[in-house]
Amino acid sequence: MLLLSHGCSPYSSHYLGCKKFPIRFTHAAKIFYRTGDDFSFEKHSGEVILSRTQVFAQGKTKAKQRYLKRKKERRKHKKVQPKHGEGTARNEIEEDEESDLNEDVEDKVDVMEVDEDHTELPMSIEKPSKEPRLEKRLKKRRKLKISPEESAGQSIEKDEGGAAQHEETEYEVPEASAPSRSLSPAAALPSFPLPSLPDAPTQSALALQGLDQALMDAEVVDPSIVLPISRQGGTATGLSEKMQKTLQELGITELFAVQTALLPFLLPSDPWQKSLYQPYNPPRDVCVSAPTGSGKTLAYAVPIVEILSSRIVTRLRALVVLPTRDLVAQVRETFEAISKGRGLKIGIATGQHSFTHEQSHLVADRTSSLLGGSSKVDILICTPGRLIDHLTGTPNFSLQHLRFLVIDEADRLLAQSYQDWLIQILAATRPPKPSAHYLLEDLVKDANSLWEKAQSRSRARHDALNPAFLHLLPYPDCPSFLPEKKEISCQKLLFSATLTRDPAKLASLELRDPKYFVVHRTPEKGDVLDNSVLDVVTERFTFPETLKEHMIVCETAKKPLILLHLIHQHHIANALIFTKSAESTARLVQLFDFFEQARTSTGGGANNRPRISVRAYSSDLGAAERKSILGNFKDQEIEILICSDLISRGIDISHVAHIISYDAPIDMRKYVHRVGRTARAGKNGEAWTLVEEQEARYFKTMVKNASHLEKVKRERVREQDLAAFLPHYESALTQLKEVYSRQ
Ligand SMILES: Nc1ncnc2c1ncn2[C@@H]1O[C@H](COP(=O)(O)OP(=O)(O)OP(=O)(O)O)[C@@H](O)[C@H]1O
Repeated sequence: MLLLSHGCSPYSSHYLGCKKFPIRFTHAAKIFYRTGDDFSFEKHSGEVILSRTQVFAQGKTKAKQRYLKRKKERRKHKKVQPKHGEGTARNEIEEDEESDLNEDVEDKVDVMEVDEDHTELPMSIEKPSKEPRLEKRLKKRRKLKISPEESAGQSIEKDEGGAAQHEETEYEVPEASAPSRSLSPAAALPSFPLPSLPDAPTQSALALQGLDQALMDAEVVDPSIVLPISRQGGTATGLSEKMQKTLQELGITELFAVQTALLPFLLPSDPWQKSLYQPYNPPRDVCVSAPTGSGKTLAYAVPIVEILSSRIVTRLRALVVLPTRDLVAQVRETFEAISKGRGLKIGIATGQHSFTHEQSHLVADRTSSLLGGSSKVDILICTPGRLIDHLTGTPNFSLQHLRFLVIDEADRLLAQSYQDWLIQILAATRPPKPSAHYLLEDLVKDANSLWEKAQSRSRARHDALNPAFLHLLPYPDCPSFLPEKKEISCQKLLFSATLTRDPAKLASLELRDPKYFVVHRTPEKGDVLDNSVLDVVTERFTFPETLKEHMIVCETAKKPLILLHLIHQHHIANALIFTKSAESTARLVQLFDFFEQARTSTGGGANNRPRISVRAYSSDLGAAERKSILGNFKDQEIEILICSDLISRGIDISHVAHIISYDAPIDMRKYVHRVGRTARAGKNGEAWTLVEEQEARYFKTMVKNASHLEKVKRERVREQDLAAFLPHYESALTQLKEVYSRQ
């Protein structure tokens, strides 16, 4: 129930000044109000609009209560003294009226006091003279809506003590609304939910963002799968009898996982799909991610040899691009081994020989202008730089006949932008746009003149052209009404143990409907992620199963001594030791030599091992020297090769049993390729990484991010283990200092 009056309401302090303000009532509310000259009420659909009015709590004011109490007492008193004279009675009445009047005055004073207490408008009906000033202030007040709930809360807060108690009993307040706070204009503003940050996307969701759909749909191959090469039938592998025989002669009796997946794809049973040219049904491009030493070279070399063996005329039909000369030489050996007796001609271009020498080996006719080019080789294996040299500087060197373009160690090569090699190669495989177009009507109208025109266009002798290049011939095109477009038949094959996932780099390859093969370990129990593609894109690479990995955290100053201890303690031979640069390779080799000299001169030192043969292998050496050193190492005449990262990729030396990273690799890809020089083709191998104390945190994090930390066992070297090597080491160090101080 709500009583409207003026002066004592808890709301008066806030709303008294409002010229008009609405109060919304619930259906249960009752309103008692008093009107005066200055008050008016309007009722609109459940709202009462008050003009210059206060809201009062129902019930009597304190002054009124006091007045009524006294009046009651006076009446009681009269009853107790009934025998009074007339005058007395009249006096009593006068006194009573006077008292009433006083009480009224008191009431007004009381009202003013309440208002002053609330530092609000001291509105008094008895003091109309103040009205104009008050009205001005009232106009400034905002028009506000209040609900009965708010009224209730307000009244309780404002009337302290007994008054508050009184209000509580008299005022019908819904219980739920009782705790509402004092209402201020700011509180009446609409409130909005606080902004909150959206949930961060997961790491895997981010990794998969923007990926090529073809990569998402990759075919995942279990690395443990093998397929026997049977000489009977040969349907399972799609290999010809000749190829099966050759492979078996090479000691290859079964196909490795990557080969089992790739061979049927590149050598379909349908003979039409094996043809050299497929202008109306061009083959799909292929991207392969498979661990180091898993047999990727044979996975592309075998199908290339099988398909090209059907050729009649020599044309450059397969181009294999590799990052280093050493790899070119290695892949050439593989091609030569498997193409024996097939009549295929294999060439290389690395810059190892003079340009003219290479030209004479690659192109048959360098004097005539031949639209179809002139090639002496069917398969060319090259580095990108030298390839561009021939593209731009060798007459009749043409890539128009290419059936296969292989980019091995693709991530490394795509990171190189030497002379925009990739753009130039791709442009050379595409036919140029026709310069003129002959219509059928023209042909019918003036066949003779057209023929003369065509004759005059080019007098160049042509060699056989790729079907997609036929418009270059000096004859009019026969208009075709068939919707098909002739496509080039060049199939791109990309390989790496750490294949790039960079969409921009993949886009630059202009892949045609690419098919991805990912040779990836099957998830083990407890693996958080069971997504091979995700593992590839997040650089959780697969390592050879037969590889054991160790790390030794050590002080920088003790690193050379720990290396020497490691080699002698574990009888390490047939090892590659990787350093961070050619310069540190040279220094370490010298220190090693001085140490071995000191050790063997005193009878073998810690063990009786004869002097270890160590050689450096880095870009500081000439090509011929490098070739000779690598040959000696392969022949096991050199036990340990200390090298830069020049041979960290692709090099296949089957007897390498240990890899030592003397300088820890700074990225996971480098680590994968280094350790991948051992444990190849199912053989056992061990990898050791010497990590300086200040690098330990970074290295561990790097390996951990690749979900590989548990595979790398930490080894500890005790001081007493080093003691036996210390005298020889210090002697070697002194000699090394002397050498460097002389330089
Ligand atoms: N099916 C096979 N059976 C036996 N040995 C094989 C087979 N396939 C390949 N190899 C041998 O495995 C070794 C590694 O092969 P390859 O060099 O092709 O590995 P890769 O996958 O290219 O490694 P990387 O990524 O390090 O270049 C080679 O010596 C090769 O002869």
